[in-house]
Formats: sequence, structure tokens, C-alpha cells
Amino acid sequence: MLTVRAPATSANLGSGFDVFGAALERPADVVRVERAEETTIEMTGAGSEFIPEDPEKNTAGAVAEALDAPARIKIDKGVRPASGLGSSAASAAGAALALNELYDRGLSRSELVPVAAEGEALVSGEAHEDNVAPALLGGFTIAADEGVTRVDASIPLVVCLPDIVVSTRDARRVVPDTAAVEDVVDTVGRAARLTTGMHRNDPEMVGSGMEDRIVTPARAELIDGYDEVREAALAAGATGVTVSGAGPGVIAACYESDRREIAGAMLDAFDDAGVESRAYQTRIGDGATIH
Ligand SMILES: Nc1ncnc2c1ncn2[C@@H]1O[C@H](COP(=O)(O)OP(=O)(O)OP(=O)(O)O)[C@@H](O)[C@H]1O
Ligand SMILES: N[C@@H](CCO)C(=O)O
Repeated sequence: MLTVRAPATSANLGSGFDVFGAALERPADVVRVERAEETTIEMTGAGSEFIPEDPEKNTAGAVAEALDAPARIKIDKGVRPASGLGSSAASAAGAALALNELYDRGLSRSELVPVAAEGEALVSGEAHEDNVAPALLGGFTIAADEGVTRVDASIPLVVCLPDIVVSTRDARRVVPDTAAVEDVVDTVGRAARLTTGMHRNDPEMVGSGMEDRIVTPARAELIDGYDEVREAALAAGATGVTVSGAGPGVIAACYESDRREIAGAMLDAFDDAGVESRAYQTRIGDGATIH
């Protein structure tokens, strides 16, 4: 079987709603494929009991269909679904890279981004590229109508995942329809700062660029303990904290030397709020890899 490791991703990073994304060094899905007459999917691992194995309902199945590449697909989930860590995108990106190789389709990673986005369309109703782009290309990505831009960055991160389920569909319902112009101005400034910070590999600039007054406050309300976890992470040295993806994951940018303390502070704060959680000490990393 051909094996691909496909990373978790965090898309939005606060100020870049539906545009910014980053590949995380860990956790990751492992996708295995072999040629078959028709597509079948077998799921194991974190939260796999909540993921349909029917190819018509699984993001990897949508990708197999889009590439006309029927296969026996086995996915070991390292990225729990409905996490805000691009779980559905990791499987879609992993399947796209694996099936492209298996069937010798010859598509570049950039060309595979819209193919993998077909999987996202299946689960969230819209073909977002902000998670699948970093899952395939790695680094920090800017997914705009004009195309995807990639920046090689390696910012240390802590992601804390509470034992709460927030689906992307639900979290999109709370996004406000309008925004005050001063909030838009603030967001543009933050987004520019974050992008510059990625180019410079500067955790301070990236952290302050992660603030967002438009989408994040509404989504934070879906996460018990969010304000306390954010405060605890900042007090422990985080340079910025925001909701990861559509939530409920919470992501903090930081210096490497502070990572362990921040992870502990976030876990404790969720615990104080009566919510179990787990923390990943990670960083911006590579895209999916063939093994
Ligand atoms: N291969 C797959 N892996 C994970 N989830 C899948 C897969 N195929 C279908 N799904 C469905 O997708 C939904 C999870 O996707 P969702 O976008 O809500 O979470 P996420 O990918 O962790 O979050 P985000 O996009 O905010 O980072 C669940 O309903 C799950 O059943
Ligand atoms: N940008 C998307 C990420 C989930 O696909 C959102 O925040 O809703």
C-alpha cells in the first residue's frame, strides 16, 4: 500500500478568516491506498467512530471520485474530527497526494489543492482551500481567489483541544453578517502584521497579528473556558492566542522556550473550567509526505 502522512492544519489564525492557514508538525492522519475496482474506506484512530466510511460521505471518497481513482483507502486518524485542526482536510489532502501518486496523474501539489477542496465541500458545504492548501503545501498559506501563496515559516505553537465538539457548519452560523469599519481596519492591520511576521519568522509579530475582533469573539462563546484559557496562555508567555479553525481547538503562538509552560497553563485553565483537554506542543511544519 502507498502511505501518506497528512498534517493537521489551523486555518484563519484569527485575522485571516477563510484565507490564512498553517500546517502543523503534529498531529497528523496516515492515509494508505491501493488500487481497487471501487472505492472503500476503513477508518481507525481518534474520533473515527464519528466519521462515515461511505465514500460518498467521506472527504477521502470525494477526492477519489474527483480524481477518478478508485481505491481501497485506510485512514488512521491522528486529527480528531470537529476539532478546528483541519481533520476533514487532512484526510482529503492525504488522499489527494496518495491517489495522484498511485494512479500517476501527474498533478502538482498546487493543482491538488482544488481537488482536495472537493472533500471540504462535502462536509462544510463550501470548497474552502484554507485548510487543504497548507496540508498539501506546508508552511503558512494565503488562500485567495487569485490563488494560493505559500510562505516558509517555522513558528512554535501550542494547540489545546478541549473535549467539546464544534462542527464547522455550526461555527459558520455564528459568523456575523456585517462588521464595523473600524474593526475591518484593525483586522487588515493585524493580517498584514501576521504575514510580515511569518516572512520574518517572528513569533511576536505573528502573535499580535492573530487578534481579530470580528469572527473570533462570536466563536469563542461556543468554547467553555475560552477566555480563561486565553488569559492563562498569554500570562505563560504566548505572543498571541485565538480560536483554531472553526474551534473548539485554541491555538497559541510563542517562543520555543515557553511552549511547555503555555501548554500546561492552557490545560490547567480548561480543567478549572470543568473541561478535559489535551495539548499539542507543535510548530508550523511541512505538507503531506509520501512514505
Ligand atoms: N476523512 C474524514 N476525516 C474527518 N472528518 C471527516 C472525514 N470525512 C468526513 N468527515 C466529517 O467531517 C466533519 C468534520 O469536519 P469539520 O470541518 O467539522 O472539522 P475539522 O476539519 O476538524 O475543523 P476545521 O475545518 O475547523 O479545522 C465531521 O462531520 C466528519 O464526520
Ligand atoms: N476557515 C474555516 C475553517 C474551517 O474549514 C472556518 O473558520 O470556518
